[in-house]
Amino acid sequence: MTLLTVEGLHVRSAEGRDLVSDVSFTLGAGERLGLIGESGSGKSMTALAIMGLTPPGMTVSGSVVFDVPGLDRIEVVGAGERRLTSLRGRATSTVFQEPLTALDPLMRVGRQVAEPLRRRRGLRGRALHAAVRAALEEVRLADPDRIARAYPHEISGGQRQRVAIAMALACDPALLIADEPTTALDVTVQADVLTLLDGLVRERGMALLFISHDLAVVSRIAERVIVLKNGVAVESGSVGEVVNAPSHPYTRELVGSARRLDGALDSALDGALDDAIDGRTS
Ligand SMILES: Nc1ncnc2c1ncn2[C@@H]1O[C@H](COP(=O)(O)OP(=O)(O)OP(=O)(O)O)[C@@H](O)[C@H]1O
Repeated sequence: MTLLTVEGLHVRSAEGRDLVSDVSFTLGAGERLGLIGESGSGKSMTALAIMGLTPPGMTVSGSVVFDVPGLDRIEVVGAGERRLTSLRGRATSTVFQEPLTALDPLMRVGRQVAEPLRRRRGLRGRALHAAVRAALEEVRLADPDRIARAYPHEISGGQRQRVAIAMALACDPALLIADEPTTALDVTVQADVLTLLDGLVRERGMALLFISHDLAVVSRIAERVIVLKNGVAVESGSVGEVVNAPSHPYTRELVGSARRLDGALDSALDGALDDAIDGRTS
């Protein structure tokens, strides 16, 4: 069943520059798609357009349709803010590169995790308290009570990203968009957070749109990839196909640099590219 259909998506800046050109793909329930490309290739802009969050002044055309069971079908392009608000949280939610952007520095972590649970699930009192604890436990945070009482600056970067993931999952989204969720973390923490995300997406049967400049990371978590260059999808296919037989010179470059980088990655990530090459990553 198709959850998201993106057709001929185009994003143009206020100055008339094409930032995303004619990008099309579909994402089914439980599918994991990677969007890969170098900095400035249009990955984040594609994700923002899918959520109806492109900066003011930009022109978006084409079609982005969410068809989530239990929710009204919604065309994001041209939709009003009220329709878009109903989309966010339940149909889709996002984890960004820098968890501090999702967290209020002046509010204790527990209250922040409680907010979407209160708003969307209507939980109060003890039920809300238990749900916050369960949400923090689900992202494998040891000592959830201490984390709940802490302010964001009192916990580590990896813990903050786990909290941001807990908040993104609070409304049980059908599609999780993860925009470079591990890039700001050091390598061992990166591997842990990636393993966590991978597990949660599988357990919940969520679809995942995973954005990264790093092919080794994408091949660990995604089944299919789209390669973006200057806002254009230059290649797409299964991870195995794209890594084994890249047809576009730009993809060949990405594969080459991923191989070089692979040696520098933590051992937990080391095998990812090899797995993809061997076809072990479906
Ligand atoms: N607010 C904005 N106004 C005008 N142009 C923008 C704006 N934000 C981003 N851009 C431009 O849009 C293009 C695509 O940017 P985007 O952030 O989607 O790239 P990206 O692939 O996600 O890169 P990164 O990995 O660095 O985030 C870039 O050329 C960028 O300069």
